[in-house]
Amino acid sequence: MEIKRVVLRHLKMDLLNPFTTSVGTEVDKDFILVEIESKSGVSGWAESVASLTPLYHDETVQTNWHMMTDFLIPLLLREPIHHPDDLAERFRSVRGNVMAKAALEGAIWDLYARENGMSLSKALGGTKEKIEVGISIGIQESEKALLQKVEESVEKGFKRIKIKIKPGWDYNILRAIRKEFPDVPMMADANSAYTLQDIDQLKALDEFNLTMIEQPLGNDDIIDHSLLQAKLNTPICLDESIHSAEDARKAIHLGSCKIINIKIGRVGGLSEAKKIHDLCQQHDVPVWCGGMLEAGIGRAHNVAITTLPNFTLPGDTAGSSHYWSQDIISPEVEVQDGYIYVPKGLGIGYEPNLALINRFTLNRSTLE
Ligand SMILES: O=C(O)CCC(=O)c1ccccc1C(=O)O
Ligand SMILES: [Mg+2]
Repeated sequence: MEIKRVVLRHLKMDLLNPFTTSVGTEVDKDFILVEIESKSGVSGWAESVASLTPLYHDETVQTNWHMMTDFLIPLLLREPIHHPDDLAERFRSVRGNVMAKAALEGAIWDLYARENGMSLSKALGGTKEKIEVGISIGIQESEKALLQKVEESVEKGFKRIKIKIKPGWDYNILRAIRKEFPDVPMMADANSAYTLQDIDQLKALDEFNLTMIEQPLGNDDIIDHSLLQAKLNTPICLDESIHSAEDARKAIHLGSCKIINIKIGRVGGLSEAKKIHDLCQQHDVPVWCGGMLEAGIGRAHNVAITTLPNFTLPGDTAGSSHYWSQDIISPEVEVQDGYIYVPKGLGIGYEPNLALINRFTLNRSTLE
């Protein structure tokens, strides 16, 4: 692939509902949309999952814009690209900045699939025709409001519910949910809100038969998680701590988790996501696809990676209408009875809606 130009767009979209976790509340979403056009006139698309503030992860929209413009895009434009897997080597001189790298690499993957006449799922080696979908339910104003959300989610057919927790919004609310919904597959996500001092509170959650507890301890920790996992019956799933296949290898070796949440942006792209998937498969560690409140293009990438066979647990990949009044792709991502049917068209299989993209664009830059 010979790259003609890269277009960066900074978009802002209003979320239908505010989303609250142990680290803060989001009411809208700023993100960078990447379009990479080849000399043959085909465009590949991807979103960066870096947000305006470094609450979940240290990169932001502004740091991504800078790293892409000043370092990563010049490396992309330097010479033709044979395969998306080659980008890790191309970007090696830039440390970290996984979300910036993932967004560029994702657009190259979409372009690669389109130029080779196949879907992104197929290009990645995906095997599933439909994927199972769960829902992530943020911290609510009251237990009553939470139970209402859970009920709606169960009625809509989501394959599991994920409940955001933090100290003081944990045991009681999970107990209330279990009382009304004794059998619904349920997990909890703490976004690093606890420490090893809280071991008794975390151990108490074992009684709720959670499919997993996600990232209870430090956002960069794998040592304390291994100590905690030895004490809990509930499987630990790591999210924030895993940025690469090497991180996953070490976490599995230490027994820090029994499940891994793969987010394409957090691990530096689809090629690295595939590596983590393969490594986990060899070690009988199930994986699932996390979410970052993506708009349609990022969501389509999540759908594609989830078609790999070791994504055996439902992902945080609810449909477009759960987040947006109008999404930037057509058709929108739709969930039917807890499943998304994987599109068979070229690349991500959903077409970017340029009129809407333009409406949500605050700033735009073309590099060639
Ligand atoms: O996209 C979704 O619906 C999942 C939302 C979610 O849980 C989340 C959203 C933003 C940042 C971190 C997380 C997380 O998984 O921890
Ligand atoms: Mg998480």
